[in-house]
Amino acid sequence: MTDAKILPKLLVVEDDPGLSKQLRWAYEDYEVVVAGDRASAIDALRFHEPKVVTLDLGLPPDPDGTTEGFATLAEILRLAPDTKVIVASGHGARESALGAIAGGAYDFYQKPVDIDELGAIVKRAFHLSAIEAENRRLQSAIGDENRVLGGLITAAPEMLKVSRTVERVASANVSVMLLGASGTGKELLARGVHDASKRKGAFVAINCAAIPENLLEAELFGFEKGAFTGAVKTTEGKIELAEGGTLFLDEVGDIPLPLQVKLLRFLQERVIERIGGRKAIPVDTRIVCATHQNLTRMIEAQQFREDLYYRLAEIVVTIPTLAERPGDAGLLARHFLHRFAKDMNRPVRGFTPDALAAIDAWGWPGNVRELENRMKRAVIMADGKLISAEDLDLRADAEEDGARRINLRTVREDADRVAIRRAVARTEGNLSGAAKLLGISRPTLYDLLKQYEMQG
Ligand SMILES: Nc1ncnc2c1ncn2[C@@H]1O[C@H](COP(=O)(O)OP(=O)(O)OP(=O)(O)O)[C@@H](O)[C@H]1O
Repeated sequence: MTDAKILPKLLVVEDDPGLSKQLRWAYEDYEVVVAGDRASAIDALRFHEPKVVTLDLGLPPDPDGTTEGFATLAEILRLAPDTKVIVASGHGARESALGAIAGGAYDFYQKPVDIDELGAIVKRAFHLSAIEAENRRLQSAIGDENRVLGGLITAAPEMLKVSRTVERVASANVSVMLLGASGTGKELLARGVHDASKRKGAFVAINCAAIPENLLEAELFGFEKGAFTGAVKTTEGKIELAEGGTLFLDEVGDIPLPLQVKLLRFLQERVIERIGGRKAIPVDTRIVCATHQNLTRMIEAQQFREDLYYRLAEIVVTIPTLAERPGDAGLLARHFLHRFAKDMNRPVRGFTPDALAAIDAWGWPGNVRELENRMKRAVIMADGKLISAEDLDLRADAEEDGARRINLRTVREDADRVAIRRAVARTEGNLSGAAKLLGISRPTLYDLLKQYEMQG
């Protein structure tokens, strides 16, 4: 086995043998391929598919002019339009360099060559090329294969698992409890349950935390005319409105205790009584609920009824945060970009490198809702075709974090930390058990804990 690195290829088109020899060995980060004229440049382009090319405009048979150089540039861009071509501008030939840029070249450098300066331009070109490739990849990734349960967009295995569970339980008439932080997509998944259930009635959502306690009962159960001052006509509650369909009870932990009793009765007997009403009305409503609260703790503190919990939580689905779904932030950012650009008729098409790095590095405490809001703002704020980190109002140092995360060693270390934290949590701090889960020996786990300055 060899551990030689596969280096990105840089094509140097230069007819001066001394200079091409010098450039061949100037950059240790690239495999430099040289060509001395148009034909060999095109051959090399086809064979090596370099992402970046440096091109001397003065090529034979017109070494003192620029015609051959321009023809080569045009041919390169015709064959491989994404190639970043950096043209050399001879002394006093700035005009032609600018002409080349107008013709699609990426940048130019001044002759005589300064190896470091050219190196910096080449490096930037490779970086941009990688970002554009990533943009294209993301773009093509938002096909139907990333849409699950109708509207949900994800490519993260953790989330695909969630949606598969939801699909599976949708047709069974069981109550589903969705647990997840704010903005993780609980309501969207609740809709997914409803859509996949093929129930004919409506999907009705109610946010129990947003409605004052004294009004919540009327909202849920409805009231008869004259039941209280202001009850001018008989009104159906949300449970009735969702007859034959699904009622999504968001923030179910916020339902006050007396109303919990009434809700429990409905779940046990499948009948409701409107406020001020005397008859029991049978209702076929499926309940999906969600909360970001810790209901187990609320049960211990006697703030939530245990019997109601078990009625509501026949199936519990835990939704990972956006930070726990690698790759989803970029994918969703691209989705929102297209949606908002279209809705607002803005010419925004992609992201600058710093924006992509910032999206990757940001922790997204507000999850998908935060991303959606930042993207809406950015589409409005962006000056040109690309959204920058500033448009997203993300910290400038996020770029550094992003660069850090691309470094293989730190990515591995971060992954190690996450796996160790999970294993230790799952085994409730039992390090032998955690080591077994991780497939390593206990001393190795101790070493890693020490190395990463983590507590067992
Ligand atoms: N995977 C996803 N694909 C596309 N859009 C999503 C996704 N997840 C969430 N969204 C969008 O993000 C926003 C927030 O999602 P949603 O309201 O479902 O979150 P939530 O967990 O119910 O939030 P809260 O707990 O604050 O009520 C919505 O506009 C939703 O359409």
